[in-house]
Amino acid sequence: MNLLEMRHIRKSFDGVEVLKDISLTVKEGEVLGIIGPSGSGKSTLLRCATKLETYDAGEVTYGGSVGLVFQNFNLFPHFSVLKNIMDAPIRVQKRNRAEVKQEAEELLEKMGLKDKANAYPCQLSGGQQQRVSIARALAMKPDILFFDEPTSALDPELTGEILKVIRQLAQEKMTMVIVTHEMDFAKHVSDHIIFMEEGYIALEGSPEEVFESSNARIQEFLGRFSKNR
Ligand SMILES: Nc1ncnc2c1ncn2[C@@H]1O[C@H](COP(=O)(O)OP(=O)(O)OP(=O)(O)O)[C@@H](O)[C@H]1O
Repeated sequence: MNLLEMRHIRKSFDGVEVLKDISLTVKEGEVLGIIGPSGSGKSTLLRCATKLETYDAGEVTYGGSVGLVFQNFNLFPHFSVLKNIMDAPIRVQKRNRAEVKQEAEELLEKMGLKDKANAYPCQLSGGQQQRVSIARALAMKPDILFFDEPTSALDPELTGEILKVIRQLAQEKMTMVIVTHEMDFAKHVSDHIIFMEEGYIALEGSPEEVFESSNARIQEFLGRFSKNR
């Protein structure tokens, strides 16, 4: 079953087309990795896919409910960790408080944050905050989870803990779409990779097909990438 379908999506900002006829599908249980140079349209693609951004043409359809994890965590600063996780399932989904609390505690345990339930976001490291925001997204029981550069606001030593959590979700067959600059991670976690360039899908396929492609543009990108690290 397709959980996401984008058909012929176009998006311009101030007359400049940054998404040029993008079509893709994500099947249940699949992880789609989106890579490409800065400014190629990856975040805009994700924002259109999640309808945070309007698009000028085309169609986006879902086969289920959608969850989001942002670059900058976006936690409520005045809510405890537990309340951050419980708020939407109770207020938006109108679910039973005791049941939601139990699930939130289980999610915190899974994220290695059991002892942080009553802490406030400002008392946590960036990596811990990002794990809370993943728990918060999962508490809504999404069918598909979108990540927009989930580690790019983190110090390198905190990146690994987030990538590990996402890898675990992939093993559990969570359907995910991940925009990332972490090439090794993209290669290992994704079932399918899209390489974006100037608003186009320049190349797509399995991780092997994309990373080992003789396509000069992807090799130039990957080479530039490893030099910058
Ligand atoms: N709200 C906006 N208003 C005007 N231009 C925008 C807006 N959002 C994005 N753009 C432009 O659209 C293009 C694609 O941006 P986008 O953020 O999608 O790229 P990206 O591939 O995610 O880049 P990065 O890897 O640096 O995050 C860029 O030229 C950017 O300047």
